[in-house]
Amino acid sequence: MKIGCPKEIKPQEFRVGMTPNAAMEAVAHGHEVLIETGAGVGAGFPDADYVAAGARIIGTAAEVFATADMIVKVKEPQAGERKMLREGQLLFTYLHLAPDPEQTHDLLASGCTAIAYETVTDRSGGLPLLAPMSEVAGRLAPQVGAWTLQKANGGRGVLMGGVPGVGPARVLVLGGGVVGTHAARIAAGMGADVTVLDRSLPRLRYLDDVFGGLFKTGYSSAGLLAELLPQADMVVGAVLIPGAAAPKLITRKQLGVMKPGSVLVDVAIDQGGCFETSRATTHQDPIYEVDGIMHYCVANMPGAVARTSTLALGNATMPFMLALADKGWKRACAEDPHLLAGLNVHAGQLTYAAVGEALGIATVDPKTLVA
Ligand SMILES: NC(=O)C1=CN([C@@H]2O[C@H](COP(=O)(O)OP(=O)(O)OC[C@H]3O[C@@H](n4cnc5c(N)ncnc54)[C@H](O)[C@@H]3O)[C@@H](O)[C@H]2O)C=CC1
Ligand SMILES: CC(=O)C(=O)O
Ligand SMILES: [Mg+2]
Repeated sequence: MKIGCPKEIKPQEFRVGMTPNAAMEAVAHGHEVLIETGAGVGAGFPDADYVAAGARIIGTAAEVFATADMIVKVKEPQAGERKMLREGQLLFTYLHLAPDPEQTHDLLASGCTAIAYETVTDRSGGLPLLAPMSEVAGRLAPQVGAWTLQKANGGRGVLMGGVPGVGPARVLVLGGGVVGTHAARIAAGMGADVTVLDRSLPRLRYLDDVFGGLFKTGYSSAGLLAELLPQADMVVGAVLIPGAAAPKLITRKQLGVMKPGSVLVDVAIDQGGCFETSRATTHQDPIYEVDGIMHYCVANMPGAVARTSTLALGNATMPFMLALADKGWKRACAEDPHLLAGLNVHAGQLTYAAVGEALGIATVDPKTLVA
């Protein structure tokens, strides 16, 4: 198979879909790997590393899209990239379709087959291709939140760990999955007073068993949130209902009970965000203020630490990328229900129920496509 990896074009996105090691594995499996010139530079991988791995360097994204049977990326295809997708072509990347009707319609119109990293599952009910980036974004969230809390950036002027004689910042984490757990660990490590809310009791039990002394846990409800919100200096939005639009947990009206200069970090923004006042921002212009409350809503946070993120993502995607290349999407998905869970679009049909519900589009059961 011809596997193509274009350079990412989303603003300030420095990750790349294939590492030189991934390219080397694919070549060893008998595939041809086409990398757009400079695709890996932002993550510290010059073209020469890919050439040494046996890949071919291609001058433009247009040539990569025109030649490859499978496109491997990081971020959802941007409008110009979507125009280059074609019938029968396989796209393997993050998509986040539920909050993005335009992208969904373009993918359906292209006739391509699109497998979304964020909905591929594993045996334990986890999301193995989202997890590495959730680890990164979770660990970044207190770091960017702490920066936003600084007075010059619009924040309350509160130091995460406080100092002897002055108490620490209070951090509330909504959702105790991968993002939430990593955010809580780092915030607690910075010395903040941290509480994690989740709706899953097994998850809360796990967090209490493993991190009992480090942070507190609470069962997520509107009542408990209303109680904790006025005390919080920082709230991290880390909830997820896989594939679906994020539930709005904090309304604009509720900003009024928060302390002026408090910070909302909405990591769930890629699924539409879990605060009513969230709108996606970029690394170039990451924060804004609504009713005195600072918001950080960057939809591709891991791009800020492109090298760490590219390596972490590559570790997770490689076996799936190889299965797709070796077997073709149909057999690979027929043999692996977890990979089939990643199928969102095929030949003009939407195949992911939660996306269909969010966007009001009829879906087909992906199992019927591989039977
Ligand atoms: N902005 C960015 O750059 C990035 C964003 N993300 C996003 O972060 C979000 C979280 O991802 P993960 O932690 O990997 O998901 P996860 O599935 O590991 O965790 C989500 C948690 O939310 C909980 N939850 C669901 N509804 C809730 C509610 N109403 N109240 C409290 N908890 C609730 C679930 O029980 C689960 O424990 C996703 O939308 C993901 O796409 C992930 C990586 C990068
Ligand atoms: C998960 C995601 O959207 C990202 O890493 O950018
Ligand atoms: Mg996105």
